[in-house]
Amino acid sequence: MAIVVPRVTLNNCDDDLSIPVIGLGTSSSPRVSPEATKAAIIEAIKVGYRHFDTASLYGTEQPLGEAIAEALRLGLINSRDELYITSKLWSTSADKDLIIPAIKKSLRNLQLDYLDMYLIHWPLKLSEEAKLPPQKEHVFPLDIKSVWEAMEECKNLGLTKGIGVSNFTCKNLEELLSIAKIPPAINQVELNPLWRQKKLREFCKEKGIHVTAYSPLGAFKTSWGDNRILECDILEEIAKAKGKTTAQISLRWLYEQGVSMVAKSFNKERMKQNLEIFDWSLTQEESNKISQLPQTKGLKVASAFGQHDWLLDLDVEN
Ligand SMILES: NC(=O)C1=CN([C@@H]2O[C@H](COP(=O)(O)OP(=O)(O)OC[C@H]3O[C@@H](n4cnc5c(N)ncnc54)[C@H](OP(=O)(O)O)[C@@H]3O)[C@@H](O)[C@H]2O)C=CC1
Ligand SMILES: O=C[C@H](O)[C@@H](O)[C@@H](O)[C@H](O)C(=O)O
Repeated sequence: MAIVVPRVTLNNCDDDLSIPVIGLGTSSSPRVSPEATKAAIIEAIKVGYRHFDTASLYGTEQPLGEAIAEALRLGLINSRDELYITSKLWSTSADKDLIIPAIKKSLRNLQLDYLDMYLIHWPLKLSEEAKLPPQKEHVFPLDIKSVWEAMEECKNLGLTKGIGVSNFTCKNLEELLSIAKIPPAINQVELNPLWRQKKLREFCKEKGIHVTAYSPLGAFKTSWGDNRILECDILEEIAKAKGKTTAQISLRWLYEQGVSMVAKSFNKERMKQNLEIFDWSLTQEESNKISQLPQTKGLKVASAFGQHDWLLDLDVEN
Protein backbone atom coordinates (compact mmCIF):
# COMPACT_ATOMS: atom_id res chain seq x y z
CA MET A 1 0.00 0.00 0.00
CA ALA A 2 1.34 3.42 -0.93
CA ILE A 3 1.86 5.80 2.00
CA VAL A 4 -0.18 9.02 1.88
CA VAL A 5 2.06 12.01 2.61
CA PRO A 6 0.47 15.07 4.30
CA ARG A 7 0.38 18.29 2.26
CA VAL A 8 0.70 21.97 3.16
CA THR A 9 -1.10 24.69 1.19
CA LEU A 10 1.22 27.35 -0.21
CA ASN A 11 0.69 31.11 -0.46
CA ASN A 12 0.75 33.07 -3.71
CA CYS A 13 0.32 30.05 -6.01
CA ASP A 14 -2.37 29.00 -8.50
CA ASP A 15 -5.18 26.54 -7.76
CA ASP A 16 -4.63 26.33 -3.97
CA LEU A 17 -1.39 24.52 -4.67
CA SER A 18 -0.26 22.24 -1.84
CA ILE A 19 3.14 20.65 -1.31
CA PRO A 20 3.54 17.05 -0.06
CA VAL A 21 5.76 17.47 2.99
CA ILE A 22 8.27 14.87 1.81
CA GLY A 23 9.56 14.87 -1.72
CA LEU A 24 12.21 12.77 -3.42
CA GLY A 25 15.48 14.56 -4.18
CA THR A 26 16.93 13.57 -7.54
CA SER A 27 20.46 14.92 -7.24
CA SER A 28 22.74 11.94 -6.75
CA SER A 29 26.42 11.84 -5.87
CA PRO A 30 28.20 10.23 -7.58
CA ARG A 31 25.79 10.77 -10.50
CA VAL A 32 23.85 7.67 -11.54
CA SER A 33 22.63 6.81 -15.06
CA PRO A 34 19.37 8.23 -16.44
CA GLU A 35 17.98 4.66 -16.57
CA ALA A 36 18.70 4.06 -12.88
CA THR A 37 17.25 7.47 -12.01
CA LYS A 38 14.07 6.74 -13.95
CA ALA A 39 13.71 3.30 -12.30
CA ALA A 40 14.19 4.79 -8.81
CA ILE A 41 11.53 7.44 -9.47
CA ILE A 42 9.03 4.81 -10.63
CA GLU A 43 9.68 2.85 -7.42
CA ALA A 44 9.20 6.06 -5.46
CA ILE A 45 5.81 6.69 -7.08
CA LYS A 46 4.84 3.11 -6.17
CA VAL A 47 5.63 3.63 -2.47
CA GLY A 48 3.78 6.96 -2.31
CA TYR A 49 6.07 9.85 -3.36
CA ARG A 50 4.15 12.53 -5.25
CA HIS A 51 6.67 15.37 -4.89
CA PHE A 52 9.92 15.37 -6.91
CA ASP A 53 12.76 17.84 -6.75
CA THR A 54 14.90 18.39 -9.81
CA ALA A 55 16.95 21.20 -11.34
CA SER A 56 18.39 22.02 -14.69
CA LEU A 57 21.81 21.52 -13.02
CA TYR A 58 21.16 17.91 -11.99
CA GLY A 59 20.58 16.34 -15.39
CA THR A 60 17.56 14.54 -13.91
CA GLU A 61 14.75 16.43 -15.63
CA GLN A 62 14.71 14.01 -18.55
CA PRO A 63 14.63 10.76 -16.53
CA LEU A 64 12.01 12.31 -14.23
CA GLY A 65 9.90 13.19 -17.28
CA GLU A 66 10.26 9.66 -18.61
CA ALA A 67 9.34 8.19 -15.24
CA ILE A 68 6.20 10.35 -15.06
CA ALA A 69 5.17 9.29 -18.57
CA GLU A 70 5.75 5.64 -17.64
CA ALA A 71 3.85 5.97 -14.35
CA LEU A 72 0.87 7.34 -16.30
CA ARG A 73 1.11 4.49 -18.82
CA LEU A 74 1.27 1.91 -16.02
CA GLY A 75 -1.68 3.53 -14.20
CA LEU A 76 0.42 4.21 -11.05
CA ILE A 77 -1.09 7.68 -11.16
CA ASN A 78 -4.20 8.76 -13.06
CA SER A 79 -3.08 12.25 -13.93
CA ARG A 80 0.00 14.46 -13.88
CA ASP A 81 -1.95 16.78 -11.54
CA GLU A 82 -1.42 14.28 -8.72
CA LEU A 83 2.28 15.17 -8.73
CA TYR A 84 4.12 18.20 -7.38
CA ILE A 85 7.21 18.90 -9.50
CA THR A 86 9.91 21.45 -8.65
CA SER A 87 12.69 22.53 -10.97
CA LYS A 88 15.25 25.30 -10.59
CA LEU A 89 16.74 28.07 -12.67
CA TRP A 90 20.47 27.46 -12.90
CA SER A 91 22.67 30.47 -12.22
CA THR A 92 24.08 30.71 -15.77
CA SER A 93 20.50 31.58 -16.86
CA ALA A 94 19.81 34.03 -14.03
CA ASP A 95 19.36 36.88 -16.49
CA LYS A 96 16.00 38.39 -17.42
CA ASP A 97 16.22 37.37 -21.09
CA LEU A 98 17.30 33.79 -20.38
CA ILE A 99 14.65 32.80 -17.86
CA ILE A 100 11.62 32.07 -20.06
CA PRO A 101 13.79 30.02 -22.45
CA ALA A 102 15.26 28.18 -19.43
CA ILE A 103 11.90 27.18 -17.95
CA LYS A 104 10.65 26.15 -21.40
CA LYS A 105 13.70 23.93 -21.79
CA SER A 106 13.06 22.36 -18.37
CA LEU A 107 9.43 21.71 -19.37
CA ARG A 108 10.56 20.07 -22.63
CA ASN A 109 13.01 17.87 -20.70
CA LEU A 110 10.22 16.91 -18.32
CA GLN A 111 7.60 16.43 -21.10
CA LEU A 112 5.29 18.66 -19.01
CA ASP A 113 3.07 21.68 -19.74
CA TYR A 114 3.67 23.26 -16.34
CA LEU A 115 5.79 23.00 -13.21
CA ASP A 116 4.32 23.22 -9.75
CA MET A 117 7.28 25.22 -8.48
CA TYR A 118 10.14 27.04 -10.18
CA LEU A 119 12.96 28.22 -7.91
CA ILE A 120 15.93 30.51 -8.38
CA HIS A 121 18.65 27.99 -7.46
CA TRP A 122 21.11 30.43 -5.81
CA PRO A 123 21.13 34.18 -5.08
CA LEU A 124 23.89 34.72 -7.63
CA LYS A 125 24.53 34.84 -11.35
CA LEU A 126 27.22 32.91 -13.20
CA SER A 127 28.53 33.93 -16.58
CA GLU A 128 27.28 31.60 -19.31
CA GLU A 129 30.67 29.91 -19.74
CA ALA A 130 31.15 29.29 -15.98
CA LYS A 131 32.07 25.77 -14.86
CA LEU A 132 31.83 24.42 -11.31
CA PRO A 133 33.60 25.51 -9.19
CA PRO A 134 33.57 28.84 -11.06
CA GLN A 135 36.47 31.22 -11.44
CA LYS A 136 36.09 34.35 -9.33
CA GLU A 137 35.39 36.61 -12.31
CA HIS A 138 32.46 34.41 -13.41
CA VAL A 139 30.38 35.02 -10.25
CA PHE A 140 28.08 38.07 -9.95
CA PRO A 141 25.36 39.33 -7.63
CA LEU A 142 21.84 38.72 -8.91
CA ASP A 143 19.91 41.60 -10.45
CA ILE A 144 16.94 40.51 -8.37
CA LYS A 145 14.43 43.02 -9.77
CA SER A 146 14.70 42.02 -13.41
CA VAL A 147 15.20 38.34 -12.59
CA TRP A 148 12.12 38.23 -10.38
CA GLU A 149 10.03 40.03 -13.01
CA ALA A 150 10.90 37.23 -15.43
CA MET A 151 10.06 34.62 -12.76
CA GLU A 152 6.68 36.36 -12.31
CA GLU A 153 6.22 36.22 -16.06
CA CYS A 154 6.77 32.42 -15.92
CA LYS A 155 3.87 32.16 -13.51
CA ASN A 156 1.67 34.64 -15.38
CA LEU A 157 2.19 32.61 -18.58
CA GLY A 158 1.01 29.45 -16.79
CA LEU A 159 4.41 27.76 -17.11
CA THR A 160 4.49 27.18 -13.34
CA LYS A 161 1.90 27.32 -10.55
CA GLY A 162 4.28 28.90 -8.10
CA ILE A 163 7.63 30.65 -7.93
CA GLY A 164 10.21 30.74 -5.20
CA VAL A 165 13.85 30.78 -4.29
CA SER A 166 16.56 28.56 -2.89
CA ASN A 167 19.55 29.34 -0.68
CA PHE A 168 18.22 32.85 0.11
CA THR A 169 19.15 34.55 3.40
CA CYS A 170 16.80 36.87 5.35
CA LYS A 171 18.60 39.79 3.72
CA ASN A 172 18.12 38.36 0.20
CA LEU A 173 14.43 37.78 1.00
CA GLU A 174 13.94 41.31 2.35
CA GLU A 175 15.32 42.74 -0.85
CA LEU A 176 13.12 40.44 -2.93
CA LEU A 177 9.97 41.20 -0.90
CA SER A 178 10.53 44.92 -1.37
CA ILE A 179 10.17 44.60 -5.17
CA ALA A 180 8.02 41.49 -5.72
CA LYS A 181 4.52 41.76 -7.16
CA ILE A 182 4.14 38.03 -6.52
CA PRO A 183 5.95 37.14 -3.28
CA PRO A 184 8.01 33.92 -3.28
CA ALA A 185 6.04 30.86 -2.11
CA ILE A 186 9.07 28.80 -1.07
CA ASN A 187 12.63 29.16 0.15
CA GLN A 188 14.48 25.83 -0.22
CA VAL A 189 17.54 25.74 2.03
CA GLU A 190 19.89 23.36 3.78
CA LEU A 191 18.10 22.41 6.98
CA ASN A 192 18.44 19.49 9.37
CA PRO A 193 19.02 18.83 13.10
CA LEU A 194 22.61 20.08 12.74
CA TRP A 195 21.83 23.20 10.69
CA ARG A 196 18.58 24.46 12.14
CA GLN A 197 18.29 27.97 10.66
CA LYS A 198 16.02 29.19 13.44
CA LYS A 199 16.13 32.87 12.51
CA LEU A 200 15.52 32.21 8.82
CA ARG A 201 12.60 29.91 9.63
CA GLU A 202 11.03 32.53 11.89
CA PHE A 203 11.49 35.22 9.26
CA CYS A 204 9.89 33.04 6.57
CA LYS A 205 6.97 32.14 8.83
CA GLU A 206 6.28 35.81 9.52
CA LYS A 207 6.32 36.56 5.77
CA GLY A 208 4.22 33.54 4.72
CA ILE A 209 7.10 31.89 2.85
CA HIS A 210 7.11 28.10 3.18
CA VAL A 211 10.50 26.53 3.94
CA THR A 212 11.65 23.30 2.31
CA ALA A 213 14.67 21.50 3.77
CA TYR A 214 17.34 20.10 1.50
CA SER A 215 20.04 17.68 2.69
CA PRO A 216 17.66 16.61 5.49
CA LEU A 217 19.95 13.63 6.15
CA GLY A 218 23.15 15.68 5.98
CA ALA A 219 23.70 14.54 2.37
CA PHE A 220 25.18 11.28 3.65
CA LYS A 221 27.92 9.87 1.35
CA THR A 222 27.67 12.72 -1.18
CA SER A 223 30.51 15.00 -2.22
CA TRP A 224 28.87 17.92 -0.33
CA GLY A 225 27.74 16.05 2.81
CA ASP A 226 28.94 13.65 5.49
CA ASN A 227 27.87 11.30 8.30
CA ARG A 228 27.25 13.96 10.93
CA ILE A 229 23.48 13.30 11.00
CA LEU A 230 23.20 9.59 10.30
CA GLU A 231 26.01 8.77 12.73
CA CYS A 232 25.28 11.45 15.34
CA ASP A 233 25.40 9.84 18.83
CA ILE A 234 22.41 11.72 20.22
CA LEU A 235 20.23 10.99 17.19
CA GLU A 236 21.31 7.34 17.27
CA GLU A 237 20.40 7.15 20.95
CA ILE A 238 16.92 8.59 20.33
CA ALA A 239 16.45 6.29 17.34
CA LYS A 240 17.40 3.20 19.32
CA ALA A 241 15.04 4.07 22.17
CA LYS A 242 12.14 4.48 19.72
CA GLY A 243 12.89 1.57 17.39
CA LYS A 244 13.44 4.01 14.48
CA THR A 245 16.44 4.88 12.32
CA THR A 246 18.53 8.04 12.69
CA ALA A 247 17.27 9.08 9.24
CA GLN A 248 13.68 8.85 10.47
CA ILE A 249 14.49 10.87 13.61
CA SER A 250 15.96 13.63 11.48
CA LEU A 251 13.00 13.68 9.08
CA ARG A 252 10.43 13.54 11.89
CA TRP A 253 12.16 16.44 13.66
CA LEU A 254 11.92 18.48 10.44
CA TYR A 255 8.24 17.59 10.01
CA GLU A 256 7.55 18.73 13.56
CA GLN A 257 9.17 22.10 12.76
CA GLY A 258 6.45 22.68 10.15
CA VAL A 259 8.73 22.55 7.12
CA SER A 260 8.66 20.26 4.10
CA MET A 261 11.75 18.36 2.95
CA VAL A 262 13.34 16.72 -0.05
CA ALA A 263 15.29 13.58 0.84
CA LYS A 264 17.20 11.63 -1.77
CA SER A 265 17.22 7.86 -1.80
CA PHE A 266 17.27 5.68 -4.88
CA ASN A 267 17.09 2.54 -2.70
CA LYS A 268 13.61 1.03 -2.45
CA GLU A 269 13.78 0.14 1.27
CA ARG A 270 15.32 3.46 2.32
CA MET A 271 12.96 5.61 0.26
CA LYS A 272 10.03 3.77 1.90
CA GLN A 273 11.60 4.07 5.35
CA ASN A 274 11.89 7.85 4.83
CA LEU A 275 8.09 8.10 4.40
CA GLU A 276 7.36 6.14 7.56
CA ILE A 277 7.42 9.08 9.94
CA PHE A 278 3.77 10.10 10.23
CA ASP A 279 2.34 7.72 12.83
CA TRP A 280 4.63 8.47 15.78
CA SER A 281 6.24 11.56 17.32
CA LEU A 282 9.20 12.86 19.29
CA THR A 283 8.78 13.66 22.97
CA GLN A 284 9.45 17.19 24.19
CA GLU A 285 12.64 15.94 25.83
CA GLU A 286 13.89 14.37 22.59
CA SER A 287 13.08 17.54 20.68
CA ASN A 288 14.92 19.64 23.25
CA LYS A 289 18.01 17.44 22.95
CA ILE A 290 17.99 17.85 19.17
CA SER A 291 17.64 21.63 19.47
CA GLN A 292 20.85 21.75 21.48
CA LEU A 293 23.08 19.86 19.05
CA PRO A 294 26.10 21.87 17.84
CA GLN A 295 25.55 23.55 14.47
CA THR A 296 27.53 22.78 11.32
CA LYS A 297 26.66 23.45 7.70
CA GLY A 298 27.41 20.89 4.98
CA LEU A 299 27.22 22.75 1.66
CA LYS A 300 29.54 25.74 2.05
CA VAL A 301 28.95 28.49 -0.44
CA ALA A 302 32.59 29.55 -0.13
CA SER A 303 33.78 26.18 -1.42
CA ALA A 304 31.05 25.91 -4.05
CA PHE A 305 31.34 29.44 -5.50
CA GLY A 306 34.46 31.01 -3.95
CA GLN A 307 35.05 33.80 -1.44
CA HIS A 308 32.73 36.70 -2.27
CA ASP A 309 31.92 39.14 0.56
CA TRP A 310 28.32 39.54 -0.56
CA LEU A 311 27.75 35.75 -0.49
CA LEU A 312 29.42 34.74 2.75
CA ASP A 313 26.28 35.46 4.85
CA LEU A 314 24.96 32.20 3.46
CA ASP A 315 27.50 30.16 5.41
CA VAL A 316 26.57 31.53 8.83
CA GLU A 317 23.47 30.94 10.94
CA ASN A 318 21.11 33.69 9.90
N1 LIG B 1 18.59 23.79 -3.58
C1 LIG B 1 19.81 23.35 -3.45
O1 LIG B 1 20.80 24.08 -3.58
C2 LIG B 1 20.03 21.93 -3.10
C3 LIG B 1 19.00 21.03 -3.25
N2 LIG B 1 19.18 19.69 -2.97
C4 LIG B 1 18.02 18.79 -3.18
O2 LIG B 1 17.78 18.08 -1.97
C5 LIG B 1 17.80 16.70 -2.22
C6 LIG B 1 18.21 15.92 -0.98
O3 LIG B 1 19.40 16.40 -0.42
P1 LIG B 1 20.81 15.66 -0.57
O4 LIG B 1 21.83 16.72 -0.45
O5 LIG B 1 20.79 14.80 -1.76
O6 LIG B 1 20.97 14.76 0.71
P2 LIG B 1 20.10 13.88 1.72
O7 LIG B 1 20.26 14.52 3.04
O8 LIG B 1 18.75 13.64 1.18
O9 LIG B 1 20.96 12.53 1.74
C7 LIG B 1 21.04 11.68 0.65
C8 LIG B 1 21.98 10.54 0.99
O10 LIG B 1 21.48 9.79 2.10
C9 LIG B 1 21.31 8.41 1.74
N3 LIG B 1 20.07 7.97 2.40
C10 LIG B 1 18.81 8.34 2.10
N4 LIG B 1 17.92 7.79 2.97
C11 LIG B 1 18.65 7.07 3.85
C12 LIG B 1 18.31 6.27 4.96
N5 LIG B 1 17.05 6.13 5.36
N6 LIG B 1 19.32 5.63 5.63
C13 LIG B 1 20.61 5.77 5.22
N7 LIG B 1 20.99 6.52 4.17
C14 LIG B 1 20.02 7.17 3.48
C15 LIG B 1 21.23 8.39 0.23
O11 LIG B 1 21.71 7.19 -0.30
P3 LIG B 1 20.78 6.11 -1.09
O12 LIG B 1 20.26 6.78 -2.30
O13 LIG B 1 21.74 5.02 -1.37
O14 LIG B 1 19.70 5.70 -0.11
C16 LIG B 1 22.16 9.55 -0.13
O15 LIG B 1 23.50 9.10 -0.12
C17 LIG B 1 18.75 16.56 -3.42
O16 LIG B 1 18.65 15.31 -4.04
C18 LIG B 1 18.28 17.73 -4.26
O17 LIG B 1 17.09 17.38 -4.92
C19 LIG B 1 20.38 19.25 -2.46
C20 LIG B 1 21.45 20.09 -2.30
C21 LIG B 1 21.36 21.50 -2.61
O1 LIG C 1 28.94 24.01 -6.80
C1 LIG C 1 27.80 24.09 -6.56
C2 LIG C 1 27.05 22.89 -6.22
O2 LIG C 1 27.00 22.02 -7.29
C3 LIG C 1 25.66 23.28 -5.80
O3 LIG C 1 25.19 24.23 -6.65
C4 LIG C 1 24.75 22.12 -5.79
O4 LIG C 1 25.03 21.31 -4.69
C5 LIG C 1 23.32 22.52 -5.78
O5 LIG C 1 23.01 23.54 -4.93
C6 LIG C 1 22.34 21.40 -5.63
O6 LIG C 1 21.20 21.74 -5.66
O7 LIG C 1 22.72 20.24 -5.55
